[in-house]
Amino acid sequence: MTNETYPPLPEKGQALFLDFDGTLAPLQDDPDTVALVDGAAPLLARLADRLDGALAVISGRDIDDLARRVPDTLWRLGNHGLNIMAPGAAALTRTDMAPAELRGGLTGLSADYPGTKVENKGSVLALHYRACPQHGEALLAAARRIVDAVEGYGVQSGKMVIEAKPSGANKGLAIREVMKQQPFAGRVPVMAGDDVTDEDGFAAVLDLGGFAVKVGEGESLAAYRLASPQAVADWLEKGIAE
Ligand SMILES: O=P(O)(O)OC[C@H]1O[C@H](O[C@H]2O[C@H](CO)[C@@H](O)[C@H](O)[C@H]2O)[C@H](O)[C@@H](O)[C@@H]1O
Repeated sequence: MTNETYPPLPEKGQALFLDFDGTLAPLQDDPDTVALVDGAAPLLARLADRLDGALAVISGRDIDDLARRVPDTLWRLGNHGLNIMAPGAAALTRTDMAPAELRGGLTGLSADYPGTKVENKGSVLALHYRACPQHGEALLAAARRIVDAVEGYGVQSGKMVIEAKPSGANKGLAIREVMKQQPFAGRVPVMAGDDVTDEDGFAAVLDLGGFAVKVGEGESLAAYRLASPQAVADWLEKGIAE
């Protein structure tokens, strides 16, 4: 990693959008065991204070799942931005469900490929294949056939995961939405993320005059890079120290 790609430090006047898995928390084989890097919870809370509250964790995770893993003093945007939880808000009573044909189709597909697992996030479904990466291509092709037959749904590829999500579940749309409200409005948006779903968010922050930080390897719209969740935490810490 060269110095040229090290991002400018977070500072007052910005609005920070931070992805969770792979950005604030190291990836794990089991999504249930994932946690913020050590020390990140108080760090995020202090940084949010410094930004007058304009800090959101934005994730593909179910909103209640995300809310269990990050401080409740932060904005939390779950299900790829479909659900928005303001600071202090408690768990949602959610009744949303993906269409039955989608649930049945992906559950059936998972049964054909031992090692895969369907994560049910209400309207969004994730088919995990971290335990059998050799089947990724076949699973993607089969999942596309199932998802493309359901109106209003599309496939979102990610790290060892294939998700079926409604068209409104898009990190870019969510960022545009919250940037219209306080405490975000009028600030320079900055986003850090590691996966394909974050590219929608990157496109939005760039369009709104901000900048994006890609975590790890891979093609990206982002002009800046950090190597790992620990490097992200160090960058945020430096921003507070400034
Ligand atoms: O937007 P994110 O916060 O990055 O969430 C994206 C997905 O993260 C989770 O899956 C990913 O992380 C798991 C835990 O490290 C890993 O096992 C899996 O292979 C990754 O795809 C989460 O389970 C999904 O619901 C999120 O959409």
